[in-house]
Amino acid sequence: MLTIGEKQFHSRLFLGTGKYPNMDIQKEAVDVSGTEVLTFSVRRMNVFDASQPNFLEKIDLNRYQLLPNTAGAKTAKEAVRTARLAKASGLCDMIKVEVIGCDKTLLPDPVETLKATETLVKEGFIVLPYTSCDVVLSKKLEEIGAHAVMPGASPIGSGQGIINPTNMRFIVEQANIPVIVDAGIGSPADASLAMDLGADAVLLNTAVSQAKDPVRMAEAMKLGIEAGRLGYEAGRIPRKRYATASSPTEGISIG
Ligand SMILES: CC(=O)[C@@H](O)[C@H](O)COP(=O)(O)O
Repeated sequence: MLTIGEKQFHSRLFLGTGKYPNMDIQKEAVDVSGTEVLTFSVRRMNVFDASQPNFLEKIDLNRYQLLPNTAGAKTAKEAVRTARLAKASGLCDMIKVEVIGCDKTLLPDPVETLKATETLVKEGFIVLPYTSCDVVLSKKLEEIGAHAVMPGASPIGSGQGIINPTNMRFIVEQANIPVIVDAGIGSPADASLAMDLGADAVLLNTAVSQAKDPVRMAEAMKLGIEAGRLGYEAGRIPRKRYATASSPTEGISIG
């Protein structure tokens, strides 16, 4: 069971809702994924005007924990304003802080992410910041009260998988709050590796929504995450420099 703040989840897959070929495929992929947490950009929701198009209209939002994100924010001030808007419109009390510091790489701005997280924690939000894959930054976010950290595997939408597994492992080893690997996951194997490294969950979007068959990929991601978690809990064998025979020969009399 995954616990974030006072909320508990069975599924360790957090799913993004953008870039699906159409809303029917989006709904089916969400269903099949088994996710309990959906993220979406607050800026893409017409939060105060029900007559406007709603890109989540096929999904029964009451069935999910909503995790609006502050995508589009480039400063702490903008992220805080977006989070307050989400809360005021009744979307939720949980927020994914996303403050982009570089237009080309879409990597997060660590200073502004820290500032936004600090403010929103003080205002009573459950705050999940998207961060670079950096152990010191993750610890600082934890110290100021973040409820989970979301280090990026690689740039958003790149599908490169975890480009720095060593740093990711350091973050996991030192965290006392959940670590949710976010962004850049390309395949079920990448998601499985995240869990194998000890992550508590994975947030992904593009790998499913842009797959040739998003619905089957949603299922594959679910299974990859479950397998990775099961393997992590089962305890992998240590890596050894040399071979050890799978059929030991000691005590066997046949020459
Ligand atoms: C939807 C969302 O929150 C993205 O910003 C997130 O970082 C996912 O990234 P991928 O699309 O690379 O999975």
